[in-house]
Amino acid sequence: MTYQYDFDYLVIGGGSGGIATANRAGMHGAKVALIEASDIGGTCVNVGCVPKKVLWNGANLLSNINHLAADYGIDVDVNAVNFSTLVAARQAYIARIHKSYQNGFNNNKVQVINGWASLVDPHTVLVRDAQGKEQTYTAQYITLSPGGKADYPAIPGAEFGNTSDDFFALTTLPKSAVIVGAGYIAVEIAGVLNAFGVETTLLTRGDRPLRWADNDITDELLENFKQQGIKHVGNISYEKVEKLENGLTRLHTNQGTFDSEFLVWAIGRSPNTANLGLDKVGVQVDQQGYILTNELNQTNFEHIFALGDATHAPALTPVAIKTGRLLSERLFNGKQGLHFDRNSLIPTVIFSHPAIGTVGMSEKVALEKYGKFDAQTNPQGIKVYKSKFNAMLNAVTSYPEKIYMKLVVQGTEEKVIGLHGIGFGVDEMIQGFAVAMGIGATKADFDNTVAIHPTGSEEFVTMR
Ligand SMILES: Cc1cc2nc3c(=O)[nH]c(=O)nc-3n(C[C@H](O)[C@H](O)[C@H](O)COP(=O)(O)OP(=O)(O)OC[C@H]3O[C@@H](n4cnc5c(N)ncnc54)[C@H](O)[C@@H]3O)c2cc1C
Ligand SMILES: NC(=O)c1ccc[n+]([C@@H]2O[C@H](COP(=O)([O-])OP(=O)(O)OC[C@H]3O[C@@H](n4cnc5c(N)ncnc54)[C@H](O)[C@@H]3O)[C@@H](O)[C@H]2O)c1
Repeated sequence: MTYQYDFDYLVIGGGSGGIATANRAGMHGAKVALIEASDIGGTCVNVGCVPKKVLWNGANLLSNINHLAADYGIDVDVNAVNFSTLVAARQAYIARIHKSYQNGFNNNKVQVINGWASLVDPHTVLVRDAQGKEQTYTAQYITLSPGGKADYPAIPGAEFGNTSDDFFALTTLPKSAVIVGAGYIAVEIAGVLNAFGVETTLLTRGDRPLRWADNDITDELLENFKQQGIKHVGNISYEKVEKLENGLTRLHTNQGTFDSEFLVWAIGRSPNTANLGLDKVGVQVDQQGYILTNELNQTNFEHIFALGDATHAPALTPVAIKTGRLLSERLFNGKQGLHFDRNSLIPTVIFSHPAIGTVGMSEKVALEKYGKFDAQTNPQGIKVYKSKFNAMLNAVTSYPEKIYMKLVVQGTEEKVIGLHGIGFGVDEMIQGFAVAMGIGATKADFDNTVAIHPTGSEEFVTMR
C-alpha cells in the first residue's frame, strides 16, 4: 500500500530559494505548499537586496545632484531630504512585489501557508500560525530554506546596537552612525548613510573592509571613503556598549570610544535553523547551525533537502534561486543529477559608493594558486592588466571619482580568471563578462570584441 501524503512537496521558508523551488515544482504539476512565517519574499525582498538597492539609487541621485549638477550647468538647491517619502515609495514597491508573487503562486498552483514550521517526523511538518493555531501537513519531499539572521557580538550592551533589519525600519535619518563590520552589509549601509548626509564611521576588525576582494579594489574604495568623508578605522576590537544620558550610544574600543545616534552590527549572519525541529528528527547541522547537505542539496535524509543561506552556499539571492529551480527540475521534471554546481563562477556586486563588481579570482588568490607568469619558468602563471580613468560622467566636473578596472589572466593563452572594477556603472557592466569568462574567454577574445564607445565598459576590452 502506498502512503498518501497531503503534498508532493513542502517548502519551509518563502524567501528567494523557497519561492523559486516551490514555483518550479508547481509548474511541473507537483502539489506544493510553501510555508512562510513572515512576509513573503524573505530577506532579499523585505530586508535585503530590494530595499537596499532603492536606498542606494536614492543616495546616488542625491550625490549626483550635490556633486555634479552645478558643473553640468544645472542650478539646483537641495532644500531637504524627506527620507520618510523615499521609505514610503520603497515599501509601496515591495508591496507590489508581494502581489506579483501571489500571482505567480496562483499560476503555479502553489498553496501558501502562513506560520512557523517545524519538523515533527521525517515526512510531517507542524505549522503554528500567528494566532497560535497548529496544523500538521505531510509531504513526500521537504525542502528547508529558512535563510539567516544578523549576528550580535557577545559583549555587554550589544542590544543597544542595531542590525540591517533596523536600518531598513528607519523612517528618519540619524545624525551620526557607527557601523561595525567589514562585509557587504557594512560597506553598503555606510555608503548609503553617508551619501544622505549622516556622519558615518566604519569600524573594521582587520585593516580594510572586504578583505576577500582584490586589494587594489579595496584601496580604491578606501580612497573614495576619504573623498566622501566616511571615517574608517581599522584593526578595531571592542569591549562594551553603553547608552548615554543624551541618548547616544557609546562603543568602547581598543582605539577609544565612538559615540553615535545609530550603532549598527554588520558582523555576519547565522542560519535560521533553531526551532525548526531538526534535532528532533535528526537532520544534521554543523556547530554553527548550518544544515549539512551533499552536492545534490540532500540532507542526511534522502527526501529532505536544504538550500540558500541556511546552508554553506554563498549567501546570494541568485544562488538560492538557481539552486531551488534546479532541485525542482530534478525532483519533478525527471532531470536526473541536475544540481547547482558549487564551483560555478559567481559574479557579484557590492553596492558601495561607487559600486564594486567582481568575477573570479583576486590577484592575491590567483598568485597563490598559479604564481607569477614567466614564459620560461612559469608559463601557467598569471599576469595583470589595470586601468584607472575618469568616468565621462565626472570628467566634465570637478568631482574626482574615478573608475578602476583590473583583469587577472592566466597562462600563455591568457585566460581571463579575474575581472574586477570599482566606479560608475561597474554594477551594470559585469554580468555579460561573467558569461564570457564562464565559457573560458581569453584576453585575446576580449581584445577581439568590438568596443562600445563612449562607455566605461569598453576599457575591459581595450586594456594594454
Ligand atoms: C542587508 C542585506 C542585503 C542583501 N543584498 C543582496 C544583494 O544585493 N544581492 C544578493 O544577491 N543578495 C543580497 N543579500 C542576500 C540575500 O538576501 C540572501 O542570500 C537570500 O535572501 C537568501 O535566500 P534564502 O531563500 O536562503 O532565505 P531568505 O530570503 O532569508 O528567506 C527565508 C525565509 O524563511 C522564513 N522562515 C524561516 N524559518 C521559518 C520557519 N520555521 N517557518 C516558516 N518560515 C520560516 C523567513 O521568514 C524568511 O522569509 C542581502 C542580504 C542582506 C541581509
Ligand atoms: N550586494 C550583495 O550581493 C549583498 C549585499 C549584502 C549582503 N549580501 C550577502 O549577505 C551575506 C552577509 O553579509 P554580511 O555583511 O553580514 O556578512 P559578511 O560575511 O559578508 O561580512 C561579515 C564581516 O564582519 C566581520 N566580522 C565578523 N565577526 C566580527 C566581529 N566580531 N567584529 C568585527 N567584525 C566582524 C567579518 O570579518 C566580515 O568581514 C554576504 O556574505 C553576502 O553573501 C550580499
